[in-house]
Amino acid sequence: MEAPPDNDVLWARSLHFTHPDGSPGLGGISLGVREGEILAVSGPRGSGKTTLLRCLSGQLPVRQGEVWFNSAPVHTLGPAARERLRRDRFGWIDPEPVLIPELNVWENAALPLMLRGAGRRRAKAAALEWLERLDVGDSSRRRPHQLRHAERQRVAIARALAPSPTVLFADEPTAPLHRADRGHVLRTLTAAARSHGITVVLATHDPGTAALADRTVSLLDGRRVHTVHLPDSPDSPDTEGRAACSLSV
Ligand SMILES: Nc1ncnc2c1ncn2[C@@H]1O[C@H](COP(=O)(O)OP(=O)(O)OP(=O)(O)O)[C@@H](O)[C@H]1O
Repeated sequence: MEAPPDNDVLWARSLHFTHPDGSPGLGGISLGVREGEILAVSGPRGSGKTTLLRCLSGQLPVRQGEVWFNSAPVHTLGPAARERLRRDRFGWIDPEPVLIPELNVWENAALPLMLRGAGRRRAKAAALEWLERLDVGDSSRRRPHQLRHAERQRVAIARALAPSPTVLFADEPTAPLHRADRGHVLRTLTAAARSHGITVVLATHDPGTAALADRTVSLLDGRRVHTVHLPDSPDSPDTEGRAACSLSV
């Protein structure tokens, strides 16, 4: 077993995944994510973006291939160790806001920090800071059902950022937001990641969202797709359709 390159915080090799019902998920993906990098994972619906993020973050057990987080082989860890890794080092944003209805907004946003052992006062201060940045600070004492859907997603994003995770996995994080809101929330998220050195793996099928990333890897049918730009041929002036083609490898 060969450890990943030093400057990759996350690294996968020949990652295959089949869903329990036999549906194909990933067909042999290798990639590295550098420390502090914002990496977009793009591709059409059903191309495997969510499955890849779940395998990289230890939510799904990897049975074929390798996933490394720094020098930790995630693919060999048991459920309890993967759970600890997720709690202590990773953040996660779902496409839909999943908040605890019995807790108010700041308690929801502070929860991951408290689960990591932070005191209530410090966790509350961090949560309130992020809720303010995401323009939902005024709602900190409300319950989730009193907020609009888009506001709940902002709370979920604040909750993911408050503990400053080493790696933040964001699965279509702005899907529930109105188009006008998306730019602001995405810029807040990416600026926060850059200023706190948080590595981000961002699944999206929106080219505008991917454009905010440092780099994009594209998926199709559970495999990486590489776009190859072919040079124009001087012998063939009709180059229509030759400018770029995609290879699935
Ligand atoms: N829990 C599951 N059980 C069975 N098959 C699944 C499950 N989750 C996803 N799949 C299948 O795995 C493939 C990849 O799905 P995945 O959700 O990872 O793609 P995606 O690119 O994230 O799509 P979307 O943009 O719609 O979220 C699809 O064929 C999908 O139907």
